[in-house]
Amino acid sequence: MRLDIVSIFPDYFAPLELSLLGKARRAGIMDVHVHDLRQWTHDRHNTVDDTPYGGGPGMVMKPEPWGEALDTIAPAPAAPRLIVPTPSGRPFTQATAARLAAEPWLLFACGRYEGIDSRVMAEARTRMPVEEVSLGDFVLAGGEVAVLVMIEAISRLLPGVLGNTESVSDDSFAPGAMESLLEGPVYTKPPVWRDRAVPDILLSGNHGAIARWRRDEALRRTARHRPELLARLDPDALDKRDRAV
Ligand SMILES: CC(C)N1CCN(Cc2ccc(Cn3ccc4ccc(-c5n[nH]c(N)c5C#N)cc43)cc2)CC1
Repeated sequence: MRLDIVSIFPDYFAPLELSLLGKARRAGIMDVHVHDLRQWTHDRHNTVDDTPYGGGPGMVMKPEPWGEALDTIAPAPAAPRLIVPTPSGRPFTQATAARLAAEPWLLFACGRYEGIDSRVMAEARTRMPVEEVSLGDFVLAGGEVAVLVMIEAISRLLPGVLGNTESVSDDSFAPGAMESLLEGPVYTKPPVWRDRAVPDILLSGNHGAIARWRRDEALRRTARHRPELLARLDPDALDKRDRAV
């Protein structure tokens, strides 16, 4: 998978050299290119923003640098999928991550200020798929952190990125009958820590009972933290899961 990222703060993406993402890059699983938007400005101040038409607070990112950046990075007929984080975007979910993990080329546009002139996305749509996405109902100062989150959520789904000791199969929200349940509590050694023992069931070796206990704990946690997710559950799948263990 090729990833291109355009930002006025390219140093935000230094963390992509670390840990699993760094390994994925070195293994050739991901080919990541970070670009400074200001390289497509031509004035002495490298201006990327201006006042909003129609008035209002803040500044808006000018279209010209973005247009030149997209033309340089993805000259027609090349057509990456352009991903634009924005507070007004469609929700970015685990399903979004899974869908984007199947794409060969993603181009992330990191806005700042009050956002990018809307004509940039309109013009890009004439020659590539464009998705405006939001991480949630809170407000960031720009798109960089959102892109880091999205790249981590996407890349961990790529074959070879997660080590053998990690898996995506039991993720919350991963496709499957129990996809809407949150994970229950997890434990590791020691069996007793500060007088707190690991639940006996987990030490029993009874895999059927352990699976049922984990399902019940997941239901309990979901009911407590995200009750709205319980409405999505397929009651039959719950029963099937019971019968399967
Ligand atoms: C008209 C006028 C009164 N409005 C006033 C409030 N403005 C809302 C507004 C506020 C801040 C920003 C800062 N910003 C710039 C680029 C950018 C990308 C992503 C995000 C972002 N925030 N939260 C998420 N979940 C995001 C995602 N994904 C935020 C970004 C952008 C936009 C919109 C304009």
